Amino acid sequence: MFRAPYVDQWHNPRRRQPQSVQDAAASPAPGEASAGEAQTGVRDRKRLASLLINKLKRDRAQLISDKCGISITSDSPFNNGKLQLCREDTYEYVISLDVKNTGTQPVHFTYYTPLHWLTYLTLKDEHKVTKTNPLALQPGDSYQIQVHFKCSFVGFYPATLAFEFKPDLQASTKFHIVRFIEATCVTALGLELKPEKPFRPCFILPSVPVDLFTVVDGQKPDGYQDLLDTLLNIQELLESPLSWERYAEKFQLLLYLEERQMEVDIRRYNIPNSEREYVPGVSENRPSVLRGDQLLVYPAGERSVKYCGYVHSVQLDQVKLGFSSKLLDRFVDKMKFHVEFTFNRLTLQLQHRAAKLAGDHGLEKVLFPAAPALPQPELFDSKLEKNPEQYQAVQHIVAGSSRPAPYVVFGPPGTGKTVTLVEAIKQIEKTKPLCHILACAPSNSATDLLCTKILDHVDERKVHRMYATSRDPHCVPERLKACSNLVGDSYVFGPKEELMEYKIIVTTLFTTGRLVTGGIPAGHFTHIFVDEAGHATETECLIPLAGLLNADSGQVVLAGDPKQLGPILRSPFALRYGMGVSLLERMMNNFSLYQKNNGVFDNRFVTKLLRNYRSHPAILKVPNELFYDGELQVCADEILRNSYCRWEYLPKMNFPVIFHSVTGVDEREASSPSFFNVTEVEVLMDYVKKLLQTQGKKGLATISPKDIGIIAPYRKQVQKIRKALEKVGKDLKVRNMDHLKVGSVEEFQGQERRVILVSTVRSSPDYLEIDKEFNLGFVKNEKRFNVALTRAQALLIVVGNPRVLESDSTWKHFIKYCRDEEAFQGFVHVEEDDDVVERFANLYIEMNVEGDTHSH
Ligand SMILES: Nc1ncnc2c1ncn2[C@@H]1O[C@H](COP(=O)(O)OP(=O)(O)OP(=O)(O)O)[C@@H](O)[C@H]1O
Repeated sequence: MFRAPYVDQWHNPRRRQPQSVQDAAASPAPGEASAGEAQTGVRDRKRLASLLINKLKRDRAQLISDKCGISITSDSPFNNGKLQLCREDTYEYVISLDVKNTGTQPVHFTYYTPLHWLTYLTLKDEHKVTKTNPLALQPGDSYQIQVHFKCSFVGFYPATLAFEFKPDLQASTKFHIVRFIEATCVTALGLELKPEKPFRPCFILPSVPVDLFTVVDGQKPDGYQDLLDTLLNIQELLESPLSWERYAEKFQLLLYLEERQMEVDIRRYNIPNSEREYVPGVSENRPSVLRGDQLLVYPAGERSVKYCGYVHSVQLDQVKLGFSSKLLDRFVDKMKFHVEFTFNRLTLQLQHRAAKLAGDHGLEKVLFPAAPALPQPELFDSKLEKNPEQYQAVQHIVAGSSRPAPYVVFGPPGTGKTVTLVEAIKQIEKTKPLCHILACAPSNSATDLLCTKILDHVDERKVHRMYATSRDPHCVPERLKACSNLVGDSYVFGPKEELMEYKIIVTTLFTTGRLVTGGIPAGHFTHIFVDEAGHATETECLIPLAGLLNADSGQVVLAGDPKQLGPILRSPFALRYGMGVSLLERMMNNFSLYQKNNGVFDNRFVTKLLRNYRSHPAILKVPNELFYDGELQVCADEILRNSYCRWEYLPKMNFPVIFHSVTGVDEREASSPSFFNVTEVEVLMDYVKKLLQTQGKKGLATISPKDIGIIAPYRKQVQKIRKALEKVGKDLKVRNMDHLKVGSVEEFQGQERRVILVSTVRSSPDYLEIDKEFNLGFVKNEKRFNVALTRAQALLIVVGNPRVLESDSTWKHFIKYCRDEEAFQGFVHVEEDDDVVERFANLYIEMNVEGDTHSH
């Protein structure tokens, strides 16, 4: 299997198949009314619903068609049996349906009903048609039915109506006609955010595309055989525990597998003849296209030259490319191209090199630490610090007690891991004149946070924030520009001598590879700090260690939380055989140095922090129970954490958590596979307005956009929220609206805000499996849930569709908590007809997937 380089390592079909007709037929009959339920209408409706769902799956056209001369119309036209209505700011209205006999024979109208009970819908007709009170429609007769919609919230309200007729009242023969009504209640803002163009998914290429270009392989120099040819027993190596003897070999194999999967994935992204094709996750930046990456294009119909284009900038769905004049000279408008994405091997090469260099630089004692001779204990004065664990950690790091073993600081969110690291960095800088510190984190946002906190007390001339060229210059925070390598619009990399003069260099793990490449000698950095270390693969974490660390004298410090986001991997083999475990986690799992001995941690090597200084207890409760065995202690500043306890829009005073239930729809637009949900944006904006309008009044603290954060799992939703915020900012004349951070969970890891709003987006259960498989979204992803819900200090507002979220046990727990505490707001789903509702939801998706895409 490993020898076929382009085989997708994920065996399972990418997408869960919708429930089949047979499955549906075999499932328990929903027509069984529960005990105590009215025997009349409900039972009939359920029976009819069950029958018609199966028919709709098989032959929708037949069910919506006119029969025996009976037509069902309304003032607004039905399209393919469906009437779509969008009402702005009106939550109550009436549609009149016209049932007409256009045939030559009388027909009896015997029954009509919505196929599942909907609180927002009532049907009325003058004659009160029922099976016991049928109405004869003579040829030419018309009969009116009034459909009343009434709802109190913005949202999406679909209904399926069935009409039953008999040509002969005495005979048993009857026929049905079905109509779909989709009502959307929307604000003016929601209308502006509507899909620009309906979503048109395109086909996915087979994973092994037929390439007409032949590539003739050459003679490799000695020592350049395929990695797999040099390994005798791959399976055995994969299954063996990680050891120092085979350390480089094993990680190189895992990296090789990861790379093969990346190749498969990137090929799925190729665009034949400029027709778009997508892979879920691509628009969420997985796999990513970064500034400086390369793409190959060739004009449609040509089979000779491929032109290489370099990425200059990436917008949501557009990439700006730089090509040679050879292509530009012959370019004409609307020219079609075949596009091939390639991926940048640099990050993999850096990890390969680090794995190899680990041996050359003798990192065994760092990576497989054994208990060293006991260091002299540092004096500990508990009076000096209110938090003895943090204080001790700083002392031990400064003293280098754990050397050559890494020092580990771990603990749940908001327990002060980052500030402990930063404090230690400052102490070292102050007390050790010969020190050089390298401070890093996996993501740019976490690295920026680290740097900002360091600058609070350290002279900015001593600090250098080094960005990679791929970082969009617009994302560099104003505060960090002066001490960064951003000059004008581009990044400058000084000579190594210049870099070696800085006391503290702050950069991402990948970008530390530049320092290795630039020849900074091992041992120059006396201390290497890695924050959010649980989020990086071991080899990513190794990049600054292998090449820059002197294994005997250097001090490594790792901070993170294994319960928050872990390494992101694509290959199932890389995942299964150990690459999903970060260096931090491996240390804690495999070495007694980092484990409890007689119930306590040895604080010369490890500190576990448990006092949460961030959040109100109501915000912490669920993550604390679910992920931290209730060990977290609430220590956040009382004034700050209680600052929203009396907010007039809280459903329950002194409980600053809101779950706002919506019944929206997750949509896509144009050719972008990323999802958004307009109803959720409208609800979010309503809260943002209320927050900004009430700030500083009735005893509330002042708040500005920078104190608020909005977390959403999909890029398109982030984009829609940003657009809506611009409008809200203009309407309310609020300055600095762009300081309100909107981003993915990854961008919020390590961050905190006074108020956090979370948009979960999902309203269709059918996409959840895709999300799970491609590691997207919030649902079915505990770690992402944990990070998102632990960012708020004083107020947490979650907007979502409980019906979808509750399919996941973690979310179910949270929503139940909100219901029990009376913190539940918004649309209340009726719990009746669960089976029918679920089958409708599936049917609805199938119908739309089959090309009957809805657009508002
Ligand atoms: N000893 C302390 N006393 C008061 N406040 C503290 C203390 N330690 C940390 N804090 C505050 O608690 C908040 C969270 O700290 P920090 O960001 O360092 O936590 P973290 O453990 O790194 O969180 P995450 O896991 O989310 O990255 C910050 O506002 C910080 O200033």
